[in-house]
Amino acid sequence: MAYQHIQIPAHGETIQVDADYRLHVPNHPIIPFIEGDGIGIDITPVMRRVLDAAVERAYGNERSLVWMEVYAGEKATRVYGANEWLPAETLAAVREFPVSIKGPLTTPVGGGIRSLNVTLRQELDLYVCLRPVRYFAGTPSPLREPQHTNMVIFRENSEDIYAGIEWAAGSPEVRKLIDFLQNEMGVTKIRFPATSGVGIKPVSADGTKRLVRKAIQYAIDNHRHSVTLVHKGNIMKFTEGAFKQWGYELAQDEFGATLIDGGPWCRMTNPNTGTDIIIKDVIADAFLQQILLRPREYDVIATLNLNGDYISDALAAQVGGIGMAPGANLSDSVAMFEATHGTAPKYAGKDQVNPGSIILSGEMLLRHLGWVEAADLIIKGLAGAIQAKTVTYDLERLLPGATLLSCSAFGEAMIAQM
Ligand SMILES: NC(=O)C1=CN([C@@H]2O[C@H](COP(=O)(O)OP(=O)(O)OC[C@H]3O[C@@H](n4cnc5c(N)ncnc54)[C@H](OP(=O)(O)O)[C@@H]3O)[C@@H](O)[C@H]2O)C=CC1
Ligand SMILES: O=C(O)CCC(=O)C(=O)O
Ligand SMILES: [Mg+2]
Repeated sequence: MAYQHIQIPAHGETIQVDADYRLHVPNHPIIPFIEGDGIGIDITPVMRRVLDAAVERAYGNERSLVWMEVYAGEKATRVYGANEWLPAETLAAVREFPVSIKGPLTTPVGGGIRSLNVTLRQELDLYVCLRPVRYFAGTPSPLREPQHTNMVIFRENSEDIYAGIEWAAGSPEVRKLIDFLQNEMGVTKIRFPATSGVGIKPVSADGTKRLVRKAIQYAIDNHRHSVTLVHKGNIMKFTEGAFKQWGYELAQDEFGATLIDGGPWCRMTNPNTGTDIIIKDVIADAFLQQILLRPREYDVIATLNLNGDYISDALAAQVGGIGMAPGANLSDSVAMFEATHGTAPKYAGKDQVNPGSIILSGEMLLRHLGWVEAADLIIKGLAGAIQAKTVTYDLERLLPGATLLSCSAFGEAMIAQM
């Protein structure tokens, strides 16, 4: 397709996805990137430089990533005009070139535009938010034994309270809705009906099952030992409680799991290794204290959208903070990798912050392409820079004897360690 502002690099090739959702990756794939607002300007160029270095070191001239800038957020309004926060051609480009990466995008609190991050996930039906959490030796952590935190979060990314179905207190819409609830649905429990805003939380069997299916398949493919459904089903019975129920049903119906001692926990056999995978569940508040006290008990996590948002920042803190936590948003055909932290506006343009989150998201991208040698070099580079105590401010302030590096210098330190 013809684009208005997006320049398709002449020497790049297109990644194809076949009918079975298998990727066919050429040697010089076009990779769209969104720079991101705030610190996007600092971290995204460093990510590109580090990934390019890893690919070159692994494959010489035989392979390269061919970067193609696409626009969202404040930069889109500068390129396309006021109020063009997410141009239609950005969505078209990340569909046509189906593996991309993005920096963080600003969302105002209270009013203004809705989250562009959430809109991208919804428009592209990126229903899995995959956030692995692992510890790199030497990273300062509030835990005594941070190495035991090794979890992979599958956060449902398309429904829950994030669907954006909400109305402001005092609006004609909310009055109509409250009137309907009170007069036609027999609702008596709205404490202050005249001054309430209302949000709706849709959670479906279809949405739950496609997410839990991916989580269990991940556990099979990666030899993990358990999948935990994290929910608040004691309070929200027909949304979070149903999530738990549908998750267990899927494990039994599609993966042959059987109940342990009458259930609800189940056990299934990994068809690749013959070992057990336990499917279990835990209520979200209890989970948040257990990940601090007994992180070894958790492995793959499948959870709803809001829980997954909280859990991913909490777990990131256990292994060194949100400057280091990577992520991916996935549909069956499109993959968009992203830094999991926000735009940290007070640091924007200062070349100060940790580029680790977006670089590790790039590492996931390389692995997604099957370029494991380059991905391994990224891990080696990051682990080496941390071991050498050459780190950005967020780690330096907690690490006695460390050398403080800028964002870009940290990228160079990683490259030197590859
Ligand atoms: N996926 C996305 O694009 C996301 C976007 N956002 C958006 O970002 C904006 C700002 O959100 P906010 O709540 O301030 O959260 P942020 O994640 O932007 O920042 C909170 C704090 O986290 C630390 N931090 C974040 N990134 C880094 C980094 N790369 N290196 C080191 N430290 C880091 C900083 O802590 P300290 O001050 O202690 O140094 C920072 O002040 C909002 O508009 C929000 O909606 C938020 C989350 C995700
Ligand atoms: O969209 C936003 O502004 C916040 C998103 C977020 O917190 C996340 O993706 O973890
Ligand atoms: Mg978040």
